[in-house]
Amino acid sequence: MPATEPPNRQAAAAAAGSAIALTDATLAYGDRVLWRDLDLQVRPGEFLAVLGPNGSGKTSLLRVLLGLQALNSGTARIAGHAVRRGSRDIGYIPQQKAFRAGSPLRARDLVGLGLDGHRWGFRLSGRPFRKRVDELLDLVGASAYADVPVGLLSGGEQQRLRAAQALATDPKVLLCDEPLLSLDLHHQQAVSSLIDGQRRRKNTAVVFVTHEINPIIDYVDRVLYLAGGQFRVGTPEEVMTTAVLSDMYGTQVKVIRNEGRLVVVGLPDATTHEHGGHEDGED
Ligand SMILES: Nc1ncnc2c1ncn2[C@@H]1O[C@H](COP(=O)(O)OP(=O)(O)OP(=O)(O)O)[C@@H](O)[C@H]1O
Repeated sequence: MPATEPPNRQAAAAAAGSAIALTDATLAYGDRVLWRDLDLQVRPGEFLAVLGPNGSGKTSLLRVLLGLQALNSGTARIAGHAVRRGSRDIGYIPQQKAFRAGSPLRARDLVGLGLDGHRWGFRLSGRPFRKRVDELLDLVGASAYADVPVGLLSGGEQQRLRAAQALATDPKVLLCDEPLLSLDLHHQQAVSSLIDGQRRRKNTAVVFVTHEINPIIDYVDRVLYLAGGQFRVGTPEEVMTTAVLSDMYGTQVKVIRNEGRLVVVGLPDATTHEHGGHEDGED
């Protein structure tokens, strides 16, 4: 056996046990390259946060993993298989959109769709189906409004149902697109600790797109930061630094750690993102 394996063999070996494996992945719309030659392996049970400014390609990354968006080059695999639509290996919490006020769908119907909405695989019916829906409603603390039409529920209540729906098949990979948006602090904590509990109990790999890392900083293993057509992958301490982010944005930004919070100031689009951190002082 050679002392050092060729890079493609190393990549193949790393990809083999991964829940998610992107290899040399490039995504562009016309001339606009969102990311190029992205190599990323996410382990079973790992919690990956995806950060970056508006339009940097975070949702597009999820669409690639969902089999809804083709790469320009490279490969994307979930649990060892090429990505495809409708995979039972994936649970997906989409960006929040309120349900129509007049929707006749009840909370339990929405959760049930997570069990029988897939085109392939086994289906539960009758009593086992109802039992599993009840378990899922209980898991997200939604039993009290199980029979209420979803259009009458608050944004936070609806979001908990989406989480239950996404977890219905105990997926190997959970993709979350800003699942905390418009939730109050209490429900942010409830939904993020629910997701953390799932990956610990079931070894689910989590990809969590967010603008705000503070509510999940205790759970995050690694960050994928997308900006200016570039990407960085590493622990929050490795990626969320003045040097790394200034380099990515091509302008001086500052990462300030203060009382356990991490604030990024001077971003080009004049937004200020707050991110969680561990120590005081500029980094
Ligand atoms: N099908 C498409 N065709 C052309 N351009 C697209 C398509 N889908 C997305 N885009 C563009 O690609 C860029 C990245 O979009 P994407 O939704 O992935 O960004 P994002 O990082 O999730 O942004 P946000 O934080 O605003 O949600 C945007 O400028 C968007 O307009």
